[in-house]
Amino acid sequence: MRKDDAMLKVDGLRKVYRSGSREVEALRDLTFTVEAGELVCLVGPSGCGKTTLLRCVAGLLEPTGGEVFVDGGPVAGPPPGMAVVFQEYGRSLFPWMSVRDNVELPLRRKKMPRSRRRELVAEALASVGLDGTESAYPWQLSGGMQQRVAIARAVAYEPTILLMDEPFAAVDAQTRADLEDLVRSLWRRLGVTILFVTHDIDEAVYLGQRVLMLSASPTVVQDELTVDLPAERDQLHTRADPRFTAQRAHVYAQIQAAKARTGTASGAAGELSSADR
Ligand SMILES: Nc1ncnc2c1ncn2[C@@H]1O[C@H](COP(=O)(O)OP(=O)(O)OP(=O)(O)O)[C@@H](O)[C@H]1O
Repeated sequence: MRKDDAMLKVDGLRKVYRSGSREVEALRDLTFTVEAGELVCLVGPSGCGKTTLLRCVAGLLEPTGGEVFVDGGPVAGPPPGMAVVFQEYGRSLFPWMSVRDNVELPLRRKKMPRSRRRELVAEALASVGLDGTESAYPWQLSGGMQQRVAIARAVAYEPTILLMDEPFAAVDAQTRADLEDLVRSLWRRLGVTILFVTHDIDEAVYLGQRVLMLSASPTVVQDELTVDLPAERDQLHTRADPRFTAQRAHVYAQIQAAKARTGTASGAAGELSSADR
């Protein structure tokens, strides 16, 4: 990687879904970068294409236009140093495998001795507060614990870049707060680059060093905020900090403005008329 290369570079990304004669322009023209070691949150109205963007970045979906570069190289298929944590932990863990086997699974693709794999699994589970659960099955754990397993699996893989797609949308508020703090502490300890997608404005400002705001569909990066909060954050004090409330109000206003501009409160994707094509 050259020194001036960002860890993630999204350049003019466009995605149009086609099914039969129907075309939906989910992403119009997205350009942004994430530097190595940054924690960037991406926030936008429902249906604005956040998942589409992450799938393009993860090499799971082919863009219609533009390019994605990870660690200086163009993305064509899942990049080797990348791990992804999805929203639906229930579907991302295999119910017939123990916690240990679930966390170890991606490591089998890396050539390393079994003893090292076991070591990484144990360390990762300890880092998310789940030591002792190795032989349990996912369905024996609470939703929050299952999402911790999914995070441990990503951490054990030792990624250089971690994508998180609304990972806490399905857990209760208290668990969510704990998991947010877990992500920040892992990020600070491991120095990994994180792109965290959420529709929750408070979560984006609480977690991020920077917040990228997406417009409603068809989607562009509408605004960007460098978060002015101390690196040491905690749920009680940070959320009561006047800087926090001012910044969340700013992001909220931007997103409302984006929704008003397209006139779609629900943010339905742009159906293409023949004149647009
Ligand atoms: N496979 C597909 N075929 C056709 N249209 C699709 C497909 N996947 C997504 N879309 C459309 O593209 C738009 C963006 O969807 P996407 O799931 O990326 O949005 P999102 O911001 O992640 O949504 P949410 O916040 O509600 O989860 C939506 O309008 C959706 O209907």
